[in-house]
Amino acid sequence: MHLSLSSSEPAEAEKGGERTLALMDEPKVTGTKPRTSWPRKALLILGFLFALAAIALVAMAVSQNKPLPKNIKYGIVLDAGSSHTNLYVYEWPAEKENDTGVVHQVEVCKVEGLGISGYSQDTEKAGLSLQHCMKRAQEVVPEQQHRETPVYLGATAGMRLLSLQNRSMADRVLSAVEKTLRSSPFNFQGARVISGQEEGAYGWITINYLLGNFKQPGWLNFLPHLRSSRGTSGALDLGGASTQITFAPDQELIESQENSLHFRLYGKNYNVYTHSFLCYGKDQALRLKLATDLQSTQNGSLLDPCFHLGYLRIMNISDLYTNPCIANGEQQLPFTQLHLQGNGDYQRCRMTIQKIFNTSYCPYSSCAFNGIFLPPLQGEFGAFSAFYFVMNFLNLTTEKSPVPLDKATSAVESFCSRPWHEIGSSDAGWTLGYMLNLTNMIPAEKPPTRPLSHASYVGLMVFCSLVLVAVLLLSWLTFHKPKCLQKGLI
Ligand SMILES: Nc1ccn([C@@H]2O[C@H](COP(=O)(O)OP(=O)(O)OP(=O)(O)O)[C@@H](O)[C@H]2O)c(=O)n1
Ligand SMILES: [Ca+2]
Repeated sequence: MHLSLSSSEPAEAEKGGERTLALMDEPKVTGTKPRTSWPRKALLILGFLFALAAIALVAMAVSQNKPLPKNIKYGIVLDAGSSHTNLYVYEWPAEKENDTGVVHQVEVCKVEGLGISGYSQDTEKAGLSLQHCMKRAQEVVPEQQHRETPVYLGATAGMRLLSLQNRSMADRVLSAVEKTLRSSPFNFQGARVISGQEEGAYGWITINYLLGNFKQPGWLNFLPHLRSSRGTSGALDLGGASTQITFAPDQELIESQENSLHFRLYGKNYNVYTHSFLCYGKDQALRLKLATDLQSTQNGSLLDPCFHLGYLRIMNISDLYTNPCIANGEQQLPFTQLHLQGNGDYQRCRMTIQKIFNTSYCPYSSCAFNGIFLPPLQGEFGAFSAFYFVMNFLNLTTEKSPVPLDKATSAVESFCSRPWHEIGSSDAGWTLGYMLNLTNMIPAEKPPTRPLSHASYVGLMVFCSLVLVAVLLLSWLTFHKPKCLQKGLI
């Protein structure tokens, strides 16, 4: 059975699961198969295609924007300092290699034992000492990336001093560490003594990279003439055998060439002052002070305000005079041992320590000490290594804002006045900057950027396509009006 409907609306009837659809101007349709007029069919097909296109576009947009599996790269730097060696593993997303602020430290491994220069009498041990941390790096870096992961070793002031003292001994130490690094599955890129200038430069790059100071706000890309002058931070690194100061001074002219660095990073020029004071790291400066004080004792007994009350130590004079920081003088001493006794007095310690800084001459417009050029200080400084260890020890690193100098001074003062028996015994440094430089991850020019992110681009494409399809459909409906519409039937 079927029904014929004579209304202007499409007719629809159901009975016993059968379904009939008929239009007035069409021949009557009988049976179970629906029949539609041609323009209506065209409309349905168009609608179907339109929906299909929309679904395809949305699906494309969604799948395009699905986060890709992370393509991570790794780099390893060993910081062979005078007091100890640290191994750092860094990672960064491969596709953002030249962006700033994308490299993260994922592991630090402290090498047990001495700094490599301390193995000058038993050089094999210098290499062996690194094995444990190299194993650790193999666990951190996925195995399939071992071969492509670069590993660098940079030795600092301890090895600089050993090279000055005995070049071939220093070379033997370097060969020993090289042997260990070459035998690892990583891509060994070299073990060398870096200069004090490099150490200062890489420390400055690290600090400013971590602080995001090389980033320019995105909108400034469109206004290159406004791109500029966001400040940089200076870097202070108090090591065991040398200390570095690096900053961008106000004055253009850096009076001494050896203290002058020029960088072009992300499209901007930087004139930077740096100096590495060899022998003025925490350990060597103390030896220097003891050696200076010894000159004025008769029997090798020292009452030292820089050690806690109750501290006692006996050391061989020959151990004190073991490197070029404390040249000569040993021969003139009529005793072979130093008897050190602390009496914990901050103010007197300050006075005695001044003796190792010679400020009596300066061949430049201004100097630090020992006739070394130092322009007027400029801006804020990030201080790391022993500056950090000491502040951390005094619980002064937990506060958000910088600790005022007088508070730090009084914390040191009160600590120094404590008797010896009462006392129990993150990383910024030059290594990140070194790796950024050696892996060419800081380009001189800002990498070209696209005006839209990938997600915005796809979204915009989908939107424009939908608008285009809608316009086409409307035009088609307007200019090729289907018969049913012309007759006002639908
Ligand atoms: N957690 C730590 C690590 C180190 N130190 C001391 O801080 C000084 C500087 O340490 P570091 O910056 O590691 O010096 P090195 O890199 O070994 O020395 P350099 O850079 O001069 O080669 C050394 O006296 C070291 O004994 C410390 O007090 N606490
Ligand atoms: Ca160091």
